[in-house]
Amino acid sequence: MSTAAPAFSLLVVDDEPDLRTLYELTLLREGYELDTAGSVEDGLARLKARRYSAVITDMRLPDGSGLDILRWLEQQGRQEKTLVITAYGSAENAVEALKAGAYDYLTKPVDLRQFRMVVASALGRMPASLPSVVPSQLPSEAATQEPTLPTPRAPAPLPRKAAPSAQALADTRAATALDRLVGDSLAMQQVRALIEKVARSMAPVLLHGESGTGKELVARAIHDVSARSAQPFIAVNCGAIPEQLLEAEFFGYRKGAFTGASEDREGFFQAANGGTLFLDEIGDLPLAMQSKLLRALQERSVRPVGAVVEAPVNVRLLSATHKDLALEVGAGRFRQDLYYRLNVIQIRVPPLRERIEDLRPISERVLTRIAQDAGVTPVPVLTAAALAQLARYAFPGNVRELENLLHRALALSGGERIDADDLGLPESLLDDAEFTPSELGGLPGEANTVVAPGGAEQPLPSDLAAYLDEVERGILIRALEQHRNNRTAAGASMGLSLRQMRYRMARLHITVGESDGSEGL
Ligand SMILES: Nc1ncnc2c1ncn2[C@@H]1O[C@H](COP(=O)(O)OP(=O)(O)OP(=O)(O)O)[C@@H](O)[C@H]1O
Repeated sequence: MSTAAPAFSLLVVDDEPDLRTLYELTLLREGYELDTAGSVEDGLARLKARRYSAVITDMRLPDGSGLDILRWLEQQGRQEKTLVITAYGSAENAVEALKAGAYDYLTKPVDLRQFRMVVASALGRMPASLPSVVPSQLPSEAATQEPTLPTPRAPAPLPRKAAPSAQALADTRAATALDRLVGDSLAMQQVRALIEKVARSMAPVLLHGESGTGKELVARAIHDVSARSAQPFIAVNCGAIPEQLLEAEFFGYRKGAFTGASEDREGFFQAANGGTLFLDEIGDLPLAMQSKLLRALQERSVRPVGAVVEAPVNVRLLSATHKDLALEVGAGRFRQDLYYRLNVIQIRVPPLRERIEDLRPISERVLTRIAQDAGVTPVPVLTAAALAQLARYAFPGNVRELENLLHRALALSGGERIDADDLGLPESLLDDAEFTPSELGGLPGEANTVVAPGGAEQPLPSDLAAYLDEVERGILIRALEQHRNNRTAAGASMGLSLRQMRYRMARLHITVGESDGSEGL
């Protein structure tokens, strides 16, 4: 049987010949095609001559740094995944490398088991699960072994067995994840761009934002866009787990480890192996657990409660908090070293009130979803007046609160449209600010339309006159609100005389409480 041609080509840059040989032997055995270089200059010359699947570079090189190679690749828009090897204990270097776009880093002395794992992971050929006990080989031992002729073999089977269809599936997942994140405000565009960027690496990401802004959705999008999308995404709310159970929940336990442990159980880390672990409300972790988490991240292995040996894990960590973690560090409630590790890249998910133009598209999407879930057809439309009222509310609970509010409004309205009254928002909670339809995510020229979930796909109105009346009613109410119920001023702002204004208000049964003093003119 012939050996499959190597599917992946690698460039290894290191100035120490012994280490180069060690990496070379290890990688050739995995079936990769390989080139080596001993300096930045040498490495760049090779990169200029051809493309590779991945580049593995030492951080410290005689004529510069591994970062020079990373930056060159970034400038050239090259697609090679990069792995950086840093000196032991130099967390700053590792963080710097991840920020510069490295996929992952390894610390010297390099553990060869971890080395193979990280390279495989960078190339998207992570095995679905890892053996729990892997014979470890120290670099020093291996380097002194008789160099035997490497026997190239085919790379381990890829997790995606039926390549085309699995790839198609991965593409669909990616589209779905980002698609669920509705909103085209500048802030959301930036969040989306960051998702695409960070999904390519293993860098830890800290999501920061108020409750209900969509941090978990962003985390899922990062996972779904990443090469790990076919592996598990495990979301954990750190604040919801009793302190005495944290260790067992995170790292698992062995049968008999404590009363009630009647069988072995996996923890979150093992469950997320090969995939992504999302730790929500990380700021709620007690200090003792923070230390254990830090150790697991540094060692890339975990020890279940009651177990003797540690088991390696390959997990991408994403975390989220609504707290100001820097302040928590200052107050001594959060470990600085852990904060430093988690916060390599920060994504701020802004509150809904700061991206008011997203209100309309998000409301449409949410309304469509909850109406479909409830079997309500057709999906009720949100009137312009209702949307204008939503825009005046601060939404302390953000998108989650909007969802709840629309749920309730859907139940209360019972009809084909949801109007301002159905929202149940008391005037005392509303802001004075007014927004134009385009500020609320409408297109210029849509000023007089009723906001309809589904946009252009919405069925035509069955009663055009009633539909247009509704539009007109919403506009007149808004104009009156803007001008403190002064009918003359409200009418004038839209090119209507007081007489025309009164006529329209009477026809549409709009009453306002105050006289503007110009009646009868
Ligand atoms: N941009 C968005 N488009 C559509 N739905 C969204 C958006 N952002 C959030 N949601 C929805 O709002 C709800 C709350 O989002 P999510 O749970 O991600 O928020 P969170 O910031 O993680 O909240 P918490 O901090 O309370 O855990 C979810 O149902 C989510 O699907």
